[in-house]
Amino acid sequence: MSLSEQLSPSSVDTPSTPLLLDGVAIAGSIKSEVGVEVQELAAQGIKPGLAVILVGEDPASQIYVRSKVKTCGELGIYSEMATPPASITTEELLAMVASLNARDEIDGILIQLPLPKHVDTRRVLDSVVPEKDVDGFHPINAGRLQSGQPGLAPCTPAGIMQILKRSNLPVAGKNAVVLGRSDIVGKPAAVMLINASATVTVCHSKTKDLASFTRSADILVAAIGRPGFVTKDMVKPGAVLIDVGISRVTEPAEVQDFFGDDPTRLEAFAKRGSVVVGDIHPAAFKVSGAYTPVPGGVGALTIAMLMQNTVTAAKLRRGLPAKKA
Ligand SMILES: Nc1nc2c(c(=O)[nH]1)N[C@@H](CN(C=O)c1ccc(C(=O)N[C@@H](CCC(=O)O)C(=O)O)cc1)CN2
Repeated sequence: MSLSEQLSPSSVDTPSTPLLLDGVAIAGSIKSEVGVEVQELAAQGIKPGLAVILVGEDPASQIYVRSKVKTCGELGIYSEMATPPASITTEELLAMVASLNARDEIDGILIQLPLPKHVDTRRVLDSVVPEKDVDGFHPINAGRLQSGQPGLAPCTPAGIMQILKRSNLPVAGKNAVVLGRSDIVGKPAAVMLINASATVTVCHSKTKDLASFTRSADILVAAIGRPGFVTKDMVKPGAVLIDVGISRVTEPAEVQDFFGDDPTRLEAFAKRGSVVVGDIHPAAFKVSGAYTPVPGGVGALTIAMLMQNTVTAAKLRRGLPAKKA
């Protein structure tokens, strides 16, 4: 066993103080590094550009998109936002994407999800040219990720890998279990963990005896969108817990169950009438070796990685070498 493995919280068998993996701080470092890349490009007369399409008026999506546009401004990336109504058709959206595909000053195109039910999401996402697909959702980029070729990788799973890497948590040889098989998080996270030499199991709604898998995980990634689904008894003591879930809880009894021993969160609930929670119950964090909190964990990385992808897209489109992940 190497020294880093011996020191790693994921390899200890007896619980010690869990390490809080601070997504906000890690995202801050990544954004600073992206800012430096933007300045270097500016010296060559290049300004990366991101176009965001936000369909309809979903309040959470509006917050995320505003935050993306604001972060672009902070880092010196050009951004623009289109806000078509929820009644927009698939054909009209395809036309919008086609015009952005054709514009040279746009390096990245992002269609905020979810789209309204009547829209053919897959068709719209696939219409973004792979070179500008800063969400990494296009099948060409999914294939590049799988075959280990340079491309654009989905932001949230890329953020997970940055958290592990920058926290010096070893992945190679570890048992990683991913809960959830979405195209946005679960599947790409599993591929990235395989590429980093973990032994990976993907569990989903049809998995039998799911807890037997989660209990074997040195690294557990929960991305199923079910508040507090992963309980303490489902976790191997000392495991690294990565919580991708973001749910808003409003039921006082549920909040009490989550945060009965956390006066700060209870006060926040009393003030706002809701709290944001993840897929992993806070009691499970206490037996972990390290964990990402919600909020302030993986979510914080999503936008930082989008900024990184926009700069990477700007470089790759111009034949410039891009930073390695
Ligand atoms: N086109 C895309 N659509 C969506 C993506 C995506 O990556 N591409 N991901 C999510 C939403 N999202 C970004 O778009 C996103 C989600 C969460 C956060 C974040 O910072 N979360 C905070 C908590 C926020 C809260 O209090 O509600 C955290 O976890 O600390 C940023 C971006 C779906 N759509």
